[in-house]
Amino acid sequence: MAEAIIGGLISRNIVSPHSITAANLQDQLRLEYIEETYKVNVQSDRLEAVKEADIIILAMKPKNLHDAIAHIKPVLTNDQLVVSVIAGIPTSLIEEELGAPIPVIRTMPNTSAKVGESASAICRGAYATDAHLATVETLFRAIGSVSLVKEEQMDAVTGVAGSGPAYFYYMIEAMEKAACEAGLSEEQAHELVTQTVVGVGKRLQNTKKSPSELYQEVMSPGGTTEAGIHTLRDHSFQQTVQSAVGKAVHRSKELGQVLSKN
Ligand SMILES: NC(=O)C1=CN([C@@H]2O[C@H](COP(=O)(O)OP(=O)(O)OC[C@H]3O[C@@H](n4cnc5c(N)ncnc54)[C@H](OP(=O)(O)O)[C@@H]3O)[C@@H](O)[C@H]2O)C=CC1
Ligand SMILES: O=C(O)[C@@H]1CCC=N1
Repeated sequence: MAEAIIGGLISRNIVSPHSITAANLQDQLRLEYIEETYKVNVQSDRLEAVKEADIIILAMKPKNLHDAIAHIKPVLTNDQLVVSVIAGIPTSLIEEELGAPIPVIRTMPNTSAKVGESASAICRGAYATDAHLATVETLFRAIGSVSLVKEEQMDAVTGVAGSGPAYFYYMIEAMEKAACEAGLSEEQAHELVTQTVVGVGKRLQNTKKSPSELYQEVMSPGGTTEAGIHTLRDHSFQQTVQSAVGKAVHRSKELGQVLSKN
C-alpha cells in the first residue's frame, strides 16, 4: 500500500521524490527496488527516517503496529503528524501506543492510489486539528478522491473501498477465464474485460442513473445479458457480495478489537 501511495504522489508531481523517505522492517531488496523505481530516499535505519520527517505514514500490518511504534516513539515529537493507513486500528489505540499528544490521522486508501484513482477516506484523532486533516486531504487528493468520514464509519469504508479493488479483480479473473473458454486469447480477453471495466467506471461517474437502471439498460428481453444476469441471480450473486463486504467490515472491527485487548 505504501508503494501505491508513493507511486501516486510522485506521478501527480504533488510531492517531490526527494522529500519522501521510505523505510521498512528488514527487506533491503525491497527498499532498493523502491529507491530505483521511484527515486525516493530510502533509509534502513527507521529512527533516522522518522527524525527527519514532518509526516510519518504508518503502513505496516496491524500486528506490527505495536513494535513499530515502540521503536520510533523515543524520537517522535508533538510537532510531527502521524498518518495511519492500517485497517481496523482506531486513532485512540495509536494515540495510546504513542503515549503522547501527537496528532494522528487515520486513513483508508486503496491500491488504485498507484494510478491516482484511490477512493480514500480520512478522519482525525483526538490531538489532530482541522489543519492536520486538511494537509492529509491534500496529500491523499493526489492519489484519488478523499471522503471525510466519522471514525465509526472507517470499518465500513475499509470493507467497501479499501478491500473493494480485490473484489473487482476477483470477478475480472473469472470473466477472463470465461472469455478464454469461449475462444478468445488471454490477451484479447484481458483487453476486452479491462476496457469493459474502465467504461463501467466512467459511465458510473457520468450518469445519474442507478446501477439497477444501468444493468437493465444492457438487458434485452430474451437476450444474452438476461441469460447471464439470471444465472448470477440464481446463484445469489448479490447476497454473496453483500455478505463478503459484511465480513470484511466485521474483520476490520475485529482487527481493532484484538489489538486493543493485547
Ligand atoms: N493492500 C491494500 O490494498 C491496503 C492495505 N492497507 C493497509 O496497509 C497496511 C500494509 O498492507 P500491505 O501494504 O498490503 O502490506 P505489506 O506486507 O505489503 O507491507 C507491510 C510493510 O510494513 C513493513 N513493516 C513491518 N513491520 C514494520 C516496522 N516495525 N516498522 C516499519 N515497517 C514495518 C514491512 O517491511 P518488511 O517487508 O521489511 O518486513 C512492509 O514493507 C496494512 O495495515 C493494511 O491494512 C490499507 C488499504 C489498502
Ligand atoms: O486486506 C486488508 O486487510 C487490507 C485492508 C484493506 C485492503 N487490504
